[in-house]
Amino acid sequence: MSVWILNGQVWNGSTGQVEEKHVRTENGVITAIVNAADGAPDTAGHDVVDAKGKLISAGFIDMHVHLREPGFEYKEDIASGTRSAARGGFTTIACMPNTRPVTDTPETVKYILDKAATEGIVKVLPYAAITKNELGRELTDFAALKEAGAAGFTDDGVGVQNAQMMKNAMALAASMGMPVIAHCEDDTLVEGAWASEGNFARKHGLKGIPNESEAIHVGRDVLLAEATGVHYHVCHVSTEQSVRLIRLAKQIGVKVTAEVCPHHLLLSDEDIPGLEDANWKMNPPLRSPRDVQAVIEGLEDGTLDMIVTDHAPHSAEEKARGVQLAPFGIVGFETVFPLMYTKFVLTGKWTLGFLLQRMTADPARVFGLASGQLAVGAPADITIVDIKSEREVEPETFASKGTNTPFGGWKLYGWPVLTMVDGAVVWSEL
Ligand SMILES: NC(=O)N[C@@H](CC(=O)O)C(=O)O
Ligand SMILES: [Zn+2]
Ligand SMILES: [Zn+2]
Repeated sequence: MSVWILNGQVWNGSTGQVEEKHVRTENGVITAIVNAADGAPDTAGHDVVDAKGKLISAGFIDMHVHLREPGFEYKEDIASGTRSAARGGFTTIACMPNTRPVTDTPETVKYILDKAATEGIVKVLPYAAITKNELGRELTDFAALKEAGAAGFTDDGVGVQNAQMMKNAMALAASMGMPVIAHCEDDTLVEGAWASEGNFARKHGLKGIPNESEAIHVGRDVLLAEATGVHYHVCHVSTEQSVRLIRLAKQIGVKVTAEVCPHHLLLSDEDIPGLEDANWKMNPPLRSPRDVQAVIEGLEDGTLDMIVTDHAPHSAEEKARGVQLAPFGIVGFETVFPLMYTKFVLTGKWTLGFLLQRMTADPARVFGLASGQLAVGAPADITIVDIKSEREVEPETFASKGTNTPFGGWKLYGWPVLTMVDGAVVWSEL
């Protein structure tokens, strides 16, 4: 199959401008990118997509998502989750192992890969657990999990509490060239709290989650990463202290990389409207305005390598249990690009190229993926985005089973309208 995408806006890193171009894909590969100014190409025998006035980008990559299958299909499954991803412009996603059963055996990794191949519409990279059942007591069989196709090891959802366990995991992962991806949270500093230790918690008389609960693990783990030589990747960085530690670790050559979520870039605890709506409850929690500033600066200076959604769907019934009892997490696929584009690019804080890089080339570089480039010879994983029209976030229209977002009603620009994976259009609104 071959496709000409005509007259789209393509970011040119060397000029720092968008330029009008035509992009051709053949047999799943990008085979031409030509200037529209040089005239219309011969499209005979090709499908044609008219991208006039729209942005053409490499497909977005999200290295931290929850697809909930197996076990929690009432929250999301691989079919609905990958559809939601495609609507958000994602062509590759890496899913977390806090499923039921936990993704801690080769069979479960294979189950996810098989389901993704038959029912999924974007590329799915499954992570496997570091410890059996994510209980922190016993390492999983790393060699067998790697062999089955695991993309890395993580106990996301919980922190690995035991330092020796984490060190053993890192040494083993390093010996097989695999990354360790860490949810950083010291349980002894959290105990039952859900909001960060800040103005919101103070105002409502709540026990708060201190920043150190995250940063203590980051500090411990960069030392262990230095000692073991592993590629250590920090999940959903949310505090000033973690940013500082990662920056220092990078300066001394520790192989550490990190990610940040849209909500931690855009919202602080002071934005939480009250105790009614559990769509403001996620882990890590929304931190102080000062932390928001620090993670923005961390992303800008490269301390934080990429933007991820931590797409974490839960059912409406679960989220209606009240803030104390509702599970942590919010969905993210279908709002992240419009949020970042509207709040950081249209406001002049970032170039479009910077945003695209943090959602495509950077995650690809960090995790060694072939995609992430809009370039001749690269896989034809492509996203087309309507950057001109304003639309309101309407959670009830999401392809995800989850509608748990604090961004409902926000008016945004930058809506993905077509997603192509290996040259095949998997979703289109064009
Ligand atoms: N981020 C969240 O608030 N929740 C995630 C777990 C996690 O990413 O730690 C989930 O699985 O629901
Ligand atoms: Zn986590
Ligand atoms: Zn997560």
